[in-house]
Order: sequence, then structure tokens, then C-alpha cells
Amino acid sequence: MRKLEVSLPEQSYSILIGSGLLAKLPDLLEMHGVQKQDRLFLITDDQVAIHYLEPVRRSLSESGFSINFAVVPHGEQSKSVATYESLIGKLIEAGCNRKSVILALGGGVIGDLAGFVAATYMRGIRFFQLPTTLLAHDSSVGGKVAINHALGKNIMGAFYQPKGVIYDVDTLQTLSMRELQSGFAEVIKHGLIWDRSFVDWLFENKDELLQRNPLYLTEAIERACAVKVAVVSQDETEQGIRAILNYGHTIGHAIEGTTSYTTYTHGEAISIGMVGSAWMSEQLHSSNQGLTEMTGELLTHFGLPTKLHTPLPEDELMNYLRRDKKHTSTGFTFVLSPTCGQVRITEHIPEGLIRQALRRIGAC
Ligand SMILES: NC(=O)c1ccc[n+]([C@@H]2O[C@H](COP(=O)([O-])OP(=O)(O)OC[C@H]3O[C@@H](n4cnc5c(N)ncnc54)[C@H](O)[C@@H]3O)[C@@H](O)[C@H]2O)c1
Ligand SMILES: O=C(O)C(=O)C[C@@H](O)[C@H](O)[C@H](O)COP(=O)(O)O
Ligand SMILES: [Zn+2]
Repeated sequence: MRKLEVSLPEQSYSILIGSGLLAKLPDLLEMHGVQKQDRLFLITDDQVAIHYLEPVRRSLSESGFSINFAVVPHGEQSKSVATYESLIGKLIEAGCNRKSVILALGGGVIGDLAGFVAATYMRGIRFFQLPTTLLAHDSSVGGKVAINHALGKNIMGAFYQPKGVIYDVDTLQTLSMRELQSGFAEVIKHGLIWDRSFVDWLFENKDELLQRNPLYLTEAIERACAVKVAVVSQDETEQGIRAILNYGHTIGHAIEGTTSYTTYTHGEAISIGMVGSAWMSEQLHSSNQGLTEMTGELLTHFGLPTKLHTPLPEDELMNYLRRDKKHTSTGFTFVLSPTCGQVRITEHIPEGLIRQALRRIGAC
């Protein structure tokens, strides 16, 4: 088992990554201070439930925990006010109190949604992230929890840290190939923003990674989480440097929002967004020629898109970009890369350059 520590001013917690961890959940929860009399409330989605709900529920019950659960439909549509409100109702009905503990069993959708429930139920109760997708190496760490509004992604949310992240890598064996590939977008992001040697390692080991060799997947998750931990521990609430974790997301979120979350997974949208950001980086930093080609090559190796499948209107994407959380009254802010493996938060990006980048990734 690998272990990383997230050290923050208010609280610290560990990320445990390994095989067979869900089977050890009762012991791991007790090691984290959860007591048998503390009611557990597990939140998952209908696809994750098929594989993991019953074994997890049974092992916790047989170990003497009281556990209730809720299963929401899979997909981004569940990061909604309606699902959030219905979950709060279920917690009340189950008799959850301030000592209760939420278990978020699933990918980033469940982590963000269940985390937001935990952050707000009775003004905040404990929760654990139990990630089951590759992409959730990112979403389970760092405490960004949120639901969406029709006009903006993650627009209602909080910075609210889990008590622990328990990442059973065996769960990645049941993930569809599309969702596995989607997770590599954020893995690649962590290399591109921070660690050039990790980018090289991803190029070298792409076959083992796509064949789901557990040793290589564990290594990739640990290295990507290490980047996230390094950034979040410097700037928990995104006053500055944390915004680098948004590389590719300015355009990526616009693609997701403009298509109402129906066409691209989060990872696929971010993949296209990183190509747009790489191209803008090359225009502004002559030192970084070739970044777009290299980024595109790496993403393509991992089965990720580098362009829109069907053109989206440039003006609609621009409208969405104006609502990006990094956007200020002084203009557009992008995360750009002066050299591979490093990025800078760059303000005052001219609209003309953004429009050119959008056309470059297939906007019309
Ligand atoms: N909070 C953050 O810092 C952060 C970071 C990155 C992404 N996110 C958010 O995460 C979300 C995307 O997360 P995701 O890509 O994990 O999507 P997801 O949670 O929708 O999971 C993808 C699909 O895989 C299925 N699935 C999950 N685990 C499975 C398993 N082990 N076996 C079989 N099927 C499984 C799910 O049912 C779902 O259909 C987006 O909403 C994004 O905004 C948040
Ligand atoms: O942890 C962060 O900070 C990130 O930006 C990670 C992103 O991968 C993630 O998609 C996050 O939810 C985006 O946050 P937002 O503040 O742009 O909604
Ligand atoms: Zn993301």
C-alpha cells in the first residue's frame, strides 16, 4: 500500500492507494477514528453499485457498523440541486447526526456531490473519499466539492476536505475503457503542469497503463496525486497557485457546459482544452515550440480527443468562458505553459488569441 500525506493548516489526512483496500474498510475507518456507533451513510451511483455496494455494505454491517445508503443515477446530471436536496432528505430520514460519516463510493461525480452534502449537512459532517475511477485520483484529493447550475459547472460548492482517501486500485479493472482513458487526461495534466519526467514516463509506459497493469496504475496515481498534494498544500482555497490545477479547464469546462455534459466526459473535454492551452502557450512563449504537437501525441496515445468531434459555435464557447471562475473584471485568465512541465497563471489574454485557439480545436 502507498501512502501520501496532505498537510493543511486546519487538518491533515492521508491518501491510501493499494489493492484490496475496500475489503479492509471497517478496520481502516476505525483507524481513522470512526466508531461503531457513528452512523455511516454511503453515497454511490447505479453503475458503481452493481460492482461494489453489496460487498462494502455487507462487510461494514458484519463488522458492527450501522450503514444506510443512497444510489443516484450515474453521470454529471447527478451533480444537481435536485439530487443534492433528495440526498439531504435521505440523511435526515436515516437519523444522521453530527457524528455521522458519509462515504463517497465512486468517481468524481460522487466525490463532488457527496462531499458537498457532507460539507453542508448540519453545517458539515465527516466524510471519506473512496474513489473508483482513475480520474478520481484528482477529484478525491484537495477538498473541492460542488454541484452544477445550468449556467455554470461547480458553481455551488465549498472547499471541504475529506477525513481520508481510501483508493482501492482493484476497482479500476471494472471501469470501461472510455472512462479509463478519460482519467488519463488529468494524469497527463499533472505531468504537464509540474513534472516533465512524469510526462516522459507516461510516454514510455502507455501500453502497460492502458492494459491496466496494477503496478503501473498505482505508480501513475501516486505520482499524479503527489503533484496535486504539493499544490493544494501550498494553497488550499485557490488564492493563487492552486489555479494551475485548472490547466485545460477554461476551455474544457466551456465544452462540457455548451454540450450540456452529454457529449464529452470531463477528461475528454479537458484533453481538448489542454491542446487549446498548449497552442496559446506556443503563441505567447517562443521558448515552447512543439508543445501542441507533443501534447496531442501523448493524449492520442491514451485514446483521448485533441479536437471537437463536431464544431461548436465559437460565440457560445466565448460566453461560457466569460463565466469561468478565473475570469475577472480585467479580463481572461488562462493557465499557460512557458516550458513543458511548468505552467504560469497568465492574465489579460487577448480575446482574439482565445478565438483563434477555439477555431484551432474545431469551433466554428
Ligand atoms: N473536485 C475536484 O477537484 C475534481 C477534479 C477532477 C474532476 N472533478 C469532477 O469529477 C467528475 C468526473 O469524474 P469521473 O470521470 O470519475 O466521472 P464519474 O464519476 O461520472 O464516473 C464515470 C463513469 O464510470 C462509472 N464508474 C465509476 N467507477 C466505476 C468502476 N470502478 N467500475 C465501473 N464503472 C465505474 C460511473 O458510474 C460513471 O458512469 C466531473 O464532475 C468533474 O468536474 C472534480
Ligand atoms: O483541484 C483543483 O483545484 C482543480 O482545479 C482540479 C480540476 O481537475 C477539477 O476539475 C476542479 O473541479 C475544477 O475546479 P473549478 O474550480 O474550476 O470548478
Ligand atoms: Zn478536472
